[in-house]
Order: sequence, then C-alpha cells, then structure tokens
Amino acid sequence: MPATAKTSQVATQRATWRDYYELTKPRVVMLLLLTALVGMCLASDSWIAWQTLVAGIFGIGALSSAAAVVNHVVDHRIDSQMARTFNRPVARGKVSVVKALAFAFVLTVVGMATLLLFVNALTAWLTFASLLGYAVVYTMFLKRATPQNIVIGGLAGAAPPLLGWTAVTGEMHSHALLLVLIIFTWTPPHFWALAIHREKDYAKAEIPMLPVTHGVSFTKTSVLLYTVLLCVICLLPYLVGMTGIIYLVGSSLLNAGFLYYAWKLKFGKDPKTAMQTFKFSIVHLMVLFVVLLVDHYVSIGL
Ligand code: HEM
Ligand SMILES: CC(C)=CCC/C(C)=C/CC/C(C)=C/COP(=O)(O)OP(=O)(O)O
Repeated sequence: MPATAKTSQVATQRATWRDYYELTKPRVVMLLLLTALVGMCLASDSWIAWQTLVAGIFGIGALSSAAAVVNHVVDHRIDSQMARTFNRPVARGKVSVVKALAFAFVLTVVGMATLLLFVNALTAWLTFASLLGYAVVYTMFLKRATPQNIVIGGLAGAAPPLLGWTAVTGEMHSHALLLVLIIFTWTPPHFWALAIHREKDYAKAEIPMLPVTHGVSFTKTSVLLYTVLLCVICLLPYLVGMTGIIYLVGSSLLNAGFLYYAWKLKFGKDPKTAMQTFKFSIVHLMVLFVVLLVDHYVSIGL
C-alpha cells in the first residue's frame, strides 16, 4: 500500500480535539445552557454575580457534556447501525471507549469540583443526578426498554433551568419547576418528530421508539396532543404572575407556530414536515427562553 494511502488511513483513525468536541453534543449543550442561564436570571431581581454565572454555567456545561460523552459510549453499537449516527467518533472507532470514558470522567470531576467550590452543593448534586438520569437511566435502560423512554428521560434534559435557579438562590422554587415542566412537555414533540423521520433507522437498531412500537400515525397524534399540552403549560408562567405581557405574546406566537407544524405533520402529506417540525422545535425553545429573559429584565426595569 503506497505511503500516502497508509498515512491517510492512520490519519483518519487518530482522533482530534474536534472528535472529542463532537462527543459533547455541543449544540444540544449550548441550548441546555441557555435554559440554565435563564433559570439563573429569573431567580433574581438584580444582575447575577459573575462568579456564580461563570462557575455555574461551566459546571453545568461540563456535566452535561460528560453525560453526552457517556451516551456516545453506551450507544456506540446502535449508533453504528443508524444512518444518522454511524459516523460518530466512538461508533466508527476514531475515539476509543476507554479514552471517551476518561474524557467523561475528567469533565465530571472538574464540573463537580467547580460547582461544589464556587456555587453550592445543592446545584452540584442536582446536576450530577441529571447526568445520571440521562447517561444511565435514559441511555442504558429506558431507551432500550419502552416507547415512553424519552418522556421519562426528558426530565434530565429539562433540569437546567432548575440548576440555574439553585445556583443563584441555593434553594428550589415552584417557578423554576414551571420552567422544567415547559421543557419536559416540549421534549416529546421535539424528539418524536425526528423519530418519525428516522423510524426505519430505529427499527433496524431495534430501539423501541414510539413510531416503531405504535406506528407513525399514532406518533403524529401524540406529537399534536403534546403540543396542545405545551400551549397550555406555557400559559402558566403568565397566569401565576411569574412573567408579563411580553412573554404571553411571544410564547403564544411560538406555540401557534408549533401547533401549525404539529397539525401539518398529522394531517398533511408532505414527508418533509417531520424534520421541519423537529427543526422548528429547537428554534421554539431557544426563542421562548430568550423571550422569558427579555420579559424578566423589562418587567424589573434593568
Ligand atoms: C430525552 C430528551 C431528548 C431526546 C431523546 C432528544 C433527541 C434528540 C435527537 C435524537 C437529536 C438529533 C441529534 C443528532 O442527530 O445529532 C436531537 C437534537 C437536538 N436536541 Fe434534542 N432531545 C432531547 C432533549 C433535548 C433538550 C432538553 C434540548 C435542549 C434544551 C435539546 C436540544 C437539541 C438540539 C439543540 C438539537 C440539535 C443538535 C444538532 O443539530 O447537533 N434536546 N435531540
Ligand atoms: C447534566 C444534564 C443537564 C444532563 C443532560 C444532558 C444532555 C446531553 C441531554 C440531551 C438530551 C438528548 C439530546 C438526548 C438524545 O439522546 P439520544 O441517545 O436519544 O440521541 P442520539 O441518538 O442522537 O444519541
């Protein structure tokens, strides 16, 4: 074999920092951290101390990333069987299981130390519990056991606003739990839209996602019903006096958009609607939490 081919073959196998970065599911973690930041800001009527902000976001980000890395390791065999995930660093052997687990361990230790030393113990242990909820409860058990996997497992991914809140106040609050409930209700339509598009992938990997176990039509109905539920849940922050008119208008417009896609997914014929709904769900959550932030600072006059 010519040297260049051999070199290029070795080069493709040697992992780079980009591979480790990909293991952290960076775009997912960025949105998780936006929701944590909003939880921090809504917990106080004044600006957040920069130490709490930096240490809290860093610690929650490190543990979220560690959870994502463990997910890549646990799922590397099924990832290699699916078109969407076969090219992932651990699935294709570019990063070894041992090195990935070592990376996750370092992220966890550094993240926990940061939260324990510079934030508070409640936030550290709640964040660690969320890591276990995703990396162990969801990834190792629920994902392979029940079509309700993402509903139950969604609690881990919904935790960041509560983690941000406790980072600032050192205690839990019903308003923070409302923000968790919004993401918890948002997760099923977010994921099931993608699962409809990838139904054959999950069937091939024998993962009991809802479209595989109950069919695409049932899943489309579930997406629509959860989106209706999300519209109701999103009214609660306004009804309990946690937010003002900016949030009411913004969330109502966003939820009208989500309902449009969920309705089109259920009753329309365009196969592209599933991924359009999935992509819109991400924009929906991102803009919803920005609207929460704007509403908060306008209402306290900062
Ligand atoms: C158990 C709960 C969840 C499940 C099962 C789930 C599932 C997924 C899946 C399968 C993807 C596609 C990933 C890929 O193809 O690389 C994805 C993408 C994404 N998810 Fe979720 N998700 C969940 C919760 C969340 C939460 C709580 C957030 C943020 C608050 C979130 C934000 C995102 C973002 C931003 C993307 C796009 C990532 C990219 O483009 O690389 N997800 N989700
Ligand atoms: C500390 C803390 C807040 C932890 C939560 C961290 C976290 C990364 C949540 C992500 C939710 C998510 C994208 C799940 C998809 O997993 P999947 O295995 O169904 O997706 P895949 O098939 O794309 O790997």
